[in-house]
Amino acid sequence: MKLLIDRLVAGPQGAAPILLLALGAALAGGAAVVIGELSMYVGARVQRAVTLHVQSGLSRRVNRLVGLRHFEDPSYQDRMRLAAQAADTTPNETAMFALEGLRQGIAVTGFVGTLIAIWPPIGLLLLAAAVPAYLGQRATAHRHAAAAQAMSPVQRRQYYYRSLMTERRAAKEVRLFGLGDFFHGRMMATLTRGTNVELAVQRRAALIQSGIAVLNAVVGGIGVGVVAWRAARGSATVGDVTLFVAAVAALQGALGGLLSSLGRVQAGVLLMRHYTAVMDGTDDLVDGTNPVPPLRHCVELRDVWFRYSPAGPWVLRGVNLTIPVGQSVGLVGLNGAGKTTLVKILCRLYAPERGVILWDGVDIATFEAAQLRRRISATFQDFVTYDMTVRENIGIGDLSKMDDADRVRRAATACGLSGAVDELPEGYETMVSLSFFGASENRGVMLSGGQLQRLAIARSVLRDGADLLILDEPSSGLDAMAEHHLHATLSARRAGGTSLLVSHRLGALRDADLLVVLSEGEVAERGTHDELMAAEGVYATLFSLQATSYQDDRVTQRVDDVVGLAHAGGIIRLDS
Ligand SMILES: Nc1ncnc2c1ncn2[C@@H]1O[C@H](COP(=O)(O)OP(=O)(O)OP(=O)(O)O)[C@@H](O)[C@H]1O
Repeated sequence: MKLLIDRLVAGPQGAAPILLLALGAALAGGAAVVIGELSMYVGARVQRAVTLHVQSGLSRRVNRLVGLRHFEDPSYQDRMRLAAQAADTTPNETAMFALEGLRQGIAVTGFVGTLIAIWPPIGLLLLAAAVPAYLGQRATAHRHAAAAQAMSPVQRRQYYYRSLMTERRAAKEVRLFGLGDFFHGRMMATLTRGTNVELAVQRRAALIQSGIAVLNAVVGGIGVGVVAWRAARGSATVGDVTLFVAAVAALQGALGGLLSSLGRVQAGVLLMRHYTAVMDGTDDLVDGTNPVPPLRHCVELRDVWFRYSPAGPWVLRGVNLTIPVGQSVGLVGLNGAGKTTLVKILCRLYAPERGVILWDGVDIATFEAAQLRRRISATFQDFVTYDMTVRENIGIGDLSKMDDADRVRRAATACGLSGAVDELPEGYETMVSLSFFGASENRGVMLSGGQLQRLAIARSVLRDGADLLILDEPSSGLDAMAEHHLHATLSARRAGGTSLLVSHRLGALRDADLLVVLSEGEVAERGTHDELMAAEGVYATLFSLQATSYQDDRVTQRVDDVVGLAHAGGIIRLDS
C-alpha cells in the first residue's frame, strides 16, 4: 500500500505497475480475511473439544464424590458453580486468545516493524505504553474474578427465586399463598445487588481502559507528529506518513483487542482455580477398596455416634443395632428421632463420627462404596421422580434391567402399579413429566402421589439381587387399601430376605422380626411387637394411640369383608 501511494505521489505512472500493486494489496486483504475465517473455524473446533473434555471431567469428579456432605455445603455449591462457569468459558477464551494472539501477533509484529523502520524511537514509546496497559488489564481481570466469586451465592439465590416462580414444583403454593410478588421482589433485590457489584467492576474497567486509550493517543500522536514533521522537511515520504498513521491505528486496535482478550483469559484462569479445587479436592468420605462379599450373618451398628456438623447436636448417640440376615427389622420413632439419618449412614452416605458399621464383622468403611450400594436396595422418604418414561423410572433401580420390559413390568405389578400403567397413553413408555415431551412428541403425564411412591418402591423391587432391602416410609402416601396390599406383597417378597423398614404406620411393622424404637438418637426399646406391647413403653403408647383412633366396633367385620373380597376376586385394584 505504501509503495502504491508513493508511486501515485511521485507523479503519472504506467497502468501495469499500479494495477499490479493494487492487485497485490487486494490479494493481501483477501488472504487476511480467509485466514481469519479459517482460524475462527479451527478455534471453534478446538474450543468445543476442550469444553467437552473439561465439562465431562467436572461431572465425573462430582459423580465420584462418595458422601453427601459436599452437596449440603453452600460454599461447595458456589465453588461448583464457578468451576462449571470457568469450565464453560475459560477454554473458549483461551482458545480464542491463542488464535487471536497468533493472528494479531503476526499483524502487531508487522506494524511495530513498520513503525520502527519509519521512526525507531517509537519502539521505546510503545513498550513504555504497553506496560501500564498490561498492568491495568491484569488488575481488571482480578476484579472480574473476585466479582464472579462474590456473585456466585447471589446468583444462586436469584436463580432459586426465579425457579420458584417458573417451575411446577412451587406453582401451586405460589398461587395459593399469593407469593408471586413476594418472590419477584426478592429476586429483583438480589438481581440489583448483583448488578451493582458488576457495574462497579465495569466502571473501574472503563476508567482503566480510558487511561490506556489516552496513553495510546499520546504515544500515537507523538509518533505521527514526528513523522509528519520529517516528511515536511523531506526526510520522509507521504507514503511513510500514511503508512505510519494507518499502522499506529491498526496497532492500537490490535493491541487493545489482544489485551482485553488476555484480560478475559486471566480472569478465566483465576476462576479455573475453582475448577482445579473441585477436581483435586478431597472427598468428605474416603472410599474403601475392598470388594463386598454377599451378606451371610448380619449388619451391625456398634456404638454409632453421628452429627451433621462438628458444632451441631448429636443425631445418633451410641446406637447399637443388629440386622440379622434373613430377618426384617422395623425402625420406629418420633419425627427427628434419627431414623433416616441411620439409614443414610448404613448406605455410607455419611460416616459415623464414632463407632463402626460392620458387614459380617467387616467395617463398611473398608469397602468400595459403590459395591456396597449395589448390595443394598433402598427407597428413601424423599425419593426422586425422574422426568423420564415409566420404564426408565423403574429401571433406574437397576440399570442392567432398564430395557428388560418383563422385569420392569413384574416390579410394577409387585407394587400394584401395572393396571394404572397399562391405562397410560403409551404404557411403560409414557413420559412421567410435564416438562418434557415423550419420544413421539406426546405430552407426558403426572401420576398421583401414591402412584409415584409405588414407582419409587418398584425401583427397589427391581433390584432383587440385593442383600439388604431398606424402605424408609414406603407407604406414607398410599391409601389404606394400597398400603395393606403393598405390605402383603413386600412381606412375601421379603420372606427369607434381610430388610430394614422405617414407618410411622406401626400396624405395617408389627410382623417384623425385630422392632427397634429410636428416641433422640438412642435405641430406647427393642423386641417383637408382643414383647414391646407387654413392656408398655414408648412403642406400646404409640401403637395404642394409632389403634384407638381407628377403633370402631364395625371395623373388624368390614376389614374382613374387604380383604376377603379382594383376595377372592381381585376386585379391589390397588392401582385403581
Ligand atoms: N442434612 C442434614 N443436615 C443437618 N441436619 C439434618 C440433616 N438431615 C436431618 N437433620 C437433622 O437430624 C435430625 C434427625 O433427622 P432424621 O431425618 O434422621 O429424623 P427421622 O427420625 O427420620 O424423622 P422423620 O420421622 O420426621 O422422618 C433432625 O433434627 C434433623 O433436623
